Amino acid sequence: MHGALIFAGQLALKIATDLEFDYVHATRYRGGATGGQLHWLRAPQLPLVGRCVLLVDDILDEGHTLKAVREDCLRRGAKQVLIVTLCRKLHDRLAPGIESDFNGLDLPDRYVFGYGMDYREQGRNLPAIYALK
Ligand SMILES: O=P(O)(O)OC[C@H]1O[C@H](OP(=O)(O)OP(=O)(O)O)[C@H](O)[C@@H]1O
Repeated sequence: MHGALIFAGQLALKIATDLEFDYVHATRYRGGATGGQLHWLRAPQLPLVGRCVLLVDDILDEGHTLKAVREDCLRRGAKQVLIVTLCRKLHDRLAPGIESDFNGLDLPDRYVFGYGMDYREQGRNLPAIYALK
């Protein structure tokens, strides 16, 4: 979820209502190209009971990360969890029961980096999205 940093900051500037920031860090790629088990590095710190949560991430790929984070928010008592992603990959490996409520771009099934997303922890600061050959 490091990857959400740039998008989340830019999105926040467009939201006119009051909001509070929090972040979680759950990673299953850990700088690699293929996903594995989800590692929780930071849980949410704000109380979520009865609250509407806008869960912002850079990419919905196989969906395991956002599914687990959404379930965690609901377990903590969130009233509603909406998912917003900068991009999502089009393929048939999406975990059941997860989708973006709001999404910017649909991408082909390629390894992508830039605009927050990494290739071996590099390239997050590139100002556009690129795909490996
Ligand atoms: O839909 P999925 O297949 O679960 O993959 C999407 C997730 O993978 C990336 O995180 P990553 O595990 O690379 O952590 P990082 O952003 O901290 O590097 C990305 O930021 C999403 O959170």
